[in-house]
Amino acid sequence: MTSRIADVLIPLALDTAYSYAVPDGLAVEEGDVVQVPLANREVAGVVWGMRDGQGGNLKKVTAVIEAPNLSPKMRKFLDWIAWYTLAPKGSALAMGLKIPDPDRQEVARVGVKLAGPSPKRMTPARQKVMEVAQDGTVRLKSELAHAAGVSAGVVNGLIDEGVLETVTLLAEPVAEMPDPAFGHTALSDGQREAADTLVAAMGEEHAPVLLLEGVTGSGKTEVYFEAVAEAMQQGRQTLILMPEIALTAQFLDRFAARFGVKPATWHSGVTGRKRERLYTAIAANEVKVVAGARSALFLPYADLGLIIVDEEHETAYKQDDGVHYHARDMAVVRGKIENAPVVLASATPSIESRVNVERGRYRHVKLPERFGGRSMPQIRAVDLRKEAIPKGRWLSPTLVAAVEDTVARGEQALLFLNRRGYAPLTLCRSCAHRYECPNCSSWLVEHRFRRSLVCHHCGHVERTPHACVECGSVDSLVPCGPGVERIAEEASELFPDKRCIVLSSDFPGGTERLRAELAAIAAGEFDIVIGTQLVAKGHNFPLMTLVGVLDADIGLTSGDPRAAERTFQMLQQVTGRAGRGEKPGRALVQTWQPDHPVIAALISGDAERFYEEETRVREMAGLPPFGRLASLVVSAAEREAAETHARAMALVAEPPPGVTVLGPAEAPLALIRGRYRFRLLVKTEREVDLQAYLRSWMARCPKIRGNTRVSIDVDPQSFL
Ligand SMILES: Nc1ncnc2c1ncn2[C@@H]1O[C@H](COP(=O)(O)OP(=O)(O)OP(=O)(O)O)[C@@H](O)[C@H]1O
Ligand SMILES: [Zn+2]
Repeated sequence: MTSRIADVLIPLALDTAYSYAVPDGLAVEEGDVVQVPLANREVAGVVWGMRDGQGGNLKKVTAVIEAPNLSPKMRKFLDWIAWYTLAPKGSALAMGLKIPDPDRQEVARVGVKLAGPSPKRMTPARQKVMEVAQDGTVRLKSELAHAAGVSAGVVNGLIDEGVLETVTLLAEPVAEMPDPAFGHTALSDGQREAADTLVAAMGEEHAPVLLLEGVTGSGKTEVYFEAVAEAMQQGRQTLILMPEIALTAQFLDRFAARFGVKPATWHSGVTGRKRERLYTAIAANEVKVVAGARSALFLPYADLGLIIVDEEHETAYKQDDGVHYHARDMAVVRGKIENAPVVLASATPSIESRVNVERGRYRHVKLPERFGGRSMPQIRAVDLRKEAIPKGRWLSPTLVAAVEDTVARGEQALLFLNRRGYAPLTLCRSCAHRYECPNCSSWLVEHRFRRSLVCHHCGHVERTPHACVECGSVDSLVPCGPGVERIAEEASELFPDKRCIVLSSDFPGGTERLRAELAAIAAGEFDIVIGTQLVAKGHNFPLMTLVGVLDADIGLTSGDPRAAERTFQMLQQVTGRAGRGEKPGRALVQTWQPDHPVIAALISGDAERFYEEETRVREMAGLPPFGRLASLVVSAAEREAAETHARAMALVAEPPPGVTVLGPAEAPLALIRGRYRFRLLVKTEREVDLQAYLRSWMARCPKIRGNTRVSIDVDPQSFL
């Protein structure tokens, strides 16, 4: 007898859907979330396909779970990601599925209002509550107490007496409806033209990808807001991807100024019931705009009409564990599947996106000038070969003089060094012992505020010892090299009466405080800001007129094929923080190699020249986007196991023409979290079906044993 069969994909690291019979009378459709037996438990999964067949021996679907159905487009997207990244399909699904927790109770919000009778006994505190409550409105208990300036106990007493009555309030809306006509920004001519191009693209039959390239401070946000307004008018949803959504308070305020309310935000800090409700509301098309981190790409939008990828060049878009995907590239895929235009915005686009423009795949929209006629900062190199810096100091006399000048005028200076902590290496003056992480092949970084030595790879922390752990000498430890904390120390010695702040991602107090401090900087509450890349991008500090880059050469020597591009982008972004307000800005870049192409291009302000040269270098070397790369990391708790397996894999690599397999070689970070690592790198010509090759190779590889792991990374961004 034939019956209905559901092929159910389970959000675990499984590559195939499992078949279950559908009991008579149970209505099941493709995309439904269902409960099914798996081994000895019940799990949730998604119906990936329905068919008729012999279901006699199959286990049965237990129930349909009340959760948003995953649309065919969404399922296609997840299939595509699994195919492209070689991740198990179930792992891709796990990124796109939230199953409501039936045990989670909606926390009822209780409001209070005046019930009628006056209190039997009047006190000054009660008097204040009565005065506020007099207007008859319903307020949260806490709001009423706060407004009256009394404790919650006073309000409770009045409720007990029947003077106030309680009212159960509806749950807070997940997100309020933005209004496309709320506020109007008068755009400059250049902005208007760019905005019109974006808006026009929204009506096309085949939604295009557009690269919105505008110099720092050109007002890209205001431009793409016009496309967002158009999507709203069409009743369709917009996704705005941002690299550091938790820190974008300024962005949310600008959105609110334009559309009346803040957009819904989605990131790891949105948790629990709120996360579930948002997920459901997005599936029901009740939320029109989501601003989110890369995970927001996997939400079940009912009608996605536009995707913006802000700061599209950012490395934060690459996820480097679990499913290795690049959110910018996957956004383009999702846009194609949904037929939604994708806008990639950046002052310093990736070479990949620029080449896609050259190949005619993406459209180019440019904003060559800063908004409001403001000029780009003047950038000058400080040649460290010629200018001596006193021992134990890191600021050149030129930079010190410039800071002095700037702060004397009441303007702000930013000192940029992309290194957290106090010193990247600590050694013992007596025995030369270097403090290294016990779990990783890396030095421990001294964090002086925390009085600790910290591993930046695994998070290992130990207290900075008083006596050397190796030889026992007391007070013999020497910090080598600077981190931002050390620069802050120098700045406060040089400018004792100026207000300094040091900011990095490990700032004590977490995101909330960091946000508050960024706002304080924008409001001019500090004179000198010392920071890592965290302060380098996206922010608008109107009073900042000087940016000092302490060590421009830092990233240039890594073995990463994108080292030059990354450094150029970073330096453009950070120097772009200067002069965004009324007053013009300048930047001083300390370097040992002022003639290096990256530094020279930065100083000359000729970004085009840099892009041309770097693109040519990539093309000659057959590197992305002119060739394709995949990296494989074999790791194990024993070094030998990792190496043996990596070698065995290389033996059966059998690369066809157009494919080269390099390695295995010990990874630059040979040990992370107690696991030894070996790397293989696959390099192919652009036309090669990289995924097909990788799959056939994996099928030939020996079975993985013990705790050995192989992790595949298509389009790797990290080579450590
Ligand atoms: N049409 C406009 N009217 C008023 N102010 C504007 C307008 N366009 C941009 N601005 C202001 O100009 C500043 C720079 O804009 P914005 O932050 O969008 O630049 P950006 O292109 O994103 O720069 P970056 O890439 O450096 O982050 C902001 O303070 C913004 O509010
Ligand atoms: Zn470590």
